[in-house]
Amino acid sequence: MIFEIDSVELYFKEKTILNGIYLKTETGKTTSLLGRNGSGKSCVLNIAFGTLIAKYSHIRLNNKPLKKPLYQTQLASFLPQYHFTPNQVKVSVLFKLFNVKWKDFIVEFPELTKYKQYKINTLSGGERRLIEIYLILKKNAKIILLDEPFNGISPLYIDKIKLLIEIKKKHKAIILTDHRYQDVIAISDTIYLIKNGCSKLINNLTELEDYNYLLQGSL
Ligand SMILES: Nc1ncnc2c1ncn2[C@@H]1O[C@H](COP(=O)(O)OP(=O)(O)OP(=O)(O)O)[C@@H](O)[C@H]1O
Repeated sequence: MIFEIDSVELYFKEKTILNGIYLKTETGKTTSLLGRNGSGKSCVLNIAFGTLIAKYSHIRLNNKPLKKPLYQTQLASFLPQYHFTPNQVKVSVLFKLFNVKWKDFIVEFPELTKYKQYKINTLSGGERRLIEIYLILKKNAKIILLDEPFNGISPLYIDKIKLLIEIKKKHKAIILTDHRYQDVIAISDTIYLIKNGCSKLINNLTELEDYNYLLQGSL
């Protein structure tokens, strides 16, 4: 599966947000989007998924134009920036809804065993986020979009999520964005930086400093 998004133009009222975005991912690859706060990363993911309509955007799957929103195809699953699980639903019910095995989860995260019958909104924000990321990564989807998967997650769990992404990408095409650039760099096959509404393919990591995304000497 090859996924491409191209020629994106997005405006909010008179303000230009995006005006030259291209990015590509494919099965076996993690493609990442970096950029400062407000540069438009979440907008790109939402446009890709079909939950935000841009003035222009072209999406291709396996080199063919996609004529309907990606979310209608059942091919993709999307971790939005904020909690997507309904407050009152029990953890066990969420696993059933996503057709994901609880027993596999507690092998990876035994500390969360006690939460099986809890309502999701009674967990801490990070624990809830961890379950949401796990469900999205384990869901039977060929394209995975992850908006800030590491946000609010403790270091040990971040390492486990990174490992899970590496395992899952063998059969999935992944696009992710996060501010933890070192973690992002560690698991990315391709990186784009969004700057001034345009995506720039990063061929050499020092370009992240040259484009003033990172301070000189950060790498
Ligand atoms: N519904 C909206 N109406 C007006 N402006 C919006 C709307 N959604 C996003 N924006 C603006 O679009 C720009 C890009 O927002 P976006 O959330 O995509 O940035 P981001 O790169 O994901 O930022 P962050 O890293 O802080 O999450 C911002 O300037 C934001 O204020």
